Amino acid sequence: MVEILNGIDYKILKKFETGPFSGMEYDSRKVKKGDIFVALEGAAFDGHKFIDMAVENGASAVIGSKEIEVNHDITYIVVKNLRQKLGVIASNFYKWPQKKLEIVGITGTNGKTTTTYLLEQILGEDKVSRIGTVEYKVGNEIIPAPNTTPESLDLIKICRKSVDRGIKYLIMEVSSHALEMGRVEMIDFDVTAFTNLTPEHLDYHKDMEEYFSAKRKLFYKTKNKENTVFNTDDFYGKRLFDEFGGISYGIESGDLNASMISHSLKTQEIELSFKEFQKKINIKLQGKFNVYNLLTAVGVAIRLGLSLEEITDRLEKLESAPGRFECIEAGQNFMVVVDYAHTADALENILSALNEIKIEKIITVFGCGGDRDLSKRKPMAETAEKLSDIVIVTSDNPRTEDPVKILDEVSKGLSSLKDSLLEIDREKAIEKAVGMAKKNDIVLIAGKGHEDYQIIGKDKIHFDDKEVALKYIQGKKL
Ligand SMILES: CC(=O)N[C@H]1[C@@H](OP(=O)(O)OP(=O)(O)OC[C@H]2O[C@@H](n3ccc(=O)[nH]c3=O)[C@H](O)[C@@H]2O)O[C@H](CO)[C@@H](O)[C@@H]1O[C@H](C)C(=O)N[C@@H](C)C(=O)N[C@H](CCC(=O)O)C(=O)O
Ligand SMILES: Nc1ncnc2c1ncn2[C@@H]1O[C@H](COP(=O)(O)OP(=O)(O)OP(=O)(O)O)[C@@H](O)[C@H]1O
Ligand SMILES: N[C@H](CCC[C@H](N)C(=O)O)C(=O)O
Ligand SMILES: [Mg+2]
Repeated sequence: MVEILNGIDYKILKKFETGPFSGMEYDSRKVKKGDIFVALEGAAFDGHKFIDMAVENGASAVIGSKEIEVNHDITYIVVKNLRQKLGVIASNFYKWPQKKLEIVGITGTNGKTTTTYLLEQILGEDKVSRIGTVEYKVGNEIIPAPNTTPESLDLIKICRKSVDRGIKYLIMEVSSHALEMGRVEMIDFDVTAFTNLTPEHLDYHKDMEEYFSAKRKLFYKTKNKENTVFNTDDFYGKRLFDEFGGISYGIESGDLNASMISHSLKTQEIELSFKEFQKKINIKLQGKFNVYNLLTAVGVAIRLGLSLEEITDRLEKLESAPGRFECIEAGQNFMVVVDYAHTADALENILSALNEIKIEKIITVFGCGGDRDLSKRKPMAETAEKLSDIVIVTSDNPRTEDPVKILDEVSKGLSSLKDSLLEIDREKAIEKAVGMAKKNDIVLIAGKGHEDYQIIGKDKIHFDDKEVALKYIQGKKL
């Protein structure tokens, strides 16, 4: 057993002959016979309290961080700063699978999920494992995603499965939380990319500079500093490019550049250029922000060694990620778009794109998550009001906060309630928006995208914007 603790300090408090071990788990509820249970001290619970449960479920050894009495015939080993060491222990246990993969990390406030989906399509889906907000895809297996970036142990397990299934690339979103909490500590990235940085998660990071320095850590973890890709139209992206070099991209700037030629309701034409290479391309992705996402994916693909011809041949077919600029169509004469915009900048981007194609009115339904960054509530409302004709403020995962209080704080960003409604029940809000939509209007339902739940208190209740929108669109036609 001690082989898996190679390279770290540990103290054996209890020793029994056990093994071979079947796996490692840090959640007692998931422990199976023959596993090693890792007891972590968390924000809400102390994992040491679950040692009994883990042993009942079949754990044959426990690694913890506290020198405590363990009343079971199992091996118990203590490692200080255990969460930080978990990546090394997991890597030793699973035989360093990350070294056999080409690993791509995407960071930034908005566009990470979309970029991972675009890149996956460019590289070929059967060669890729994809990790992020929507799900973890490992070969053909889909694993639900509790976090955008998984805990180090889960990440190493995904690497192991990917290698065993003959996968070549691992594409992952790297959140600022994960970088701060050391979840990717044991990963050396082959290619990394930065999308943009705008206010978000300022409940967790003290200010923008701290948020930026968390994101910046990713680029120090890139094997070769040349293999970094930065949006230099973004203030923070430019700062990173000045520090790391690599590929710069943008619409206003960048070696890898796109100029916008024209757009219609469903497509846009762009001209892509990189050094001497130039090509006009018609893409099915909508919105200027998606041109940035496309550039991020292209920049990464170049650094992974694909030729520009190979890459550009695939761009016309690319589709966006689920719940991002997703049009809900049931033959109605107005447009309904479900989108994951949950920051002021994302709302600004999706609404600007919709304003470019709008004929009549834009009706926006949105809310702000509970137990999350309070400082984004007012700016989200200001943006929604500025770029919509009618705003309906509603609930979006109130969690343990009072939804009435959240709506009240959001509405502080509205200059008047003349063209706005407050409707706490998200289903009713969507019903109202669809009900008031006339020919050629656009209804934007923002904030939840792919999510198929609403978190109220500690309960997760099934709720899917797409399903609900469809129900009322179809009801309206009858
Ligand atoms: C505040 C925070 O980040 N918490 C993360 C942290 O949980 P924790 O260790 O503090 O959990 P805890 O509930 O106190 O439990 C402590 C330990 O007891 C264990 N336990 C608990 C109960 C039990 O019955 N048995 C048991 O063994 C737990 O498995 C855990 O090991 O470690 C867990 C494993 O990595 C994460 O899933 C969890 O993320 C929570 C769910 C979360 O909401 N995180 C957010 C803030 C987050 O990380 N977000 C980012 C970015 C989002 C984005 O922009 O897209 C992300 O990457 O997702
Ligand atoms: N490049 C971009 N710049 C600005 N806004 C964007 C960009 N790409 C997408 N958006 C907006 O942000 C929303 C979220 O996009 P996406 O899910 O791709 O981002 P993300 O970085 O993965 O977000 P999260 O941190 O929540 O996982 C989209 O629904 C869209 O409204
Ligand atoms: N991953 C982000 C997305 C939030 C999406 C929104 N629906 C909300 O619940 O606030 C977060 O956890 O802050
Ligand atoms: Mg994401």
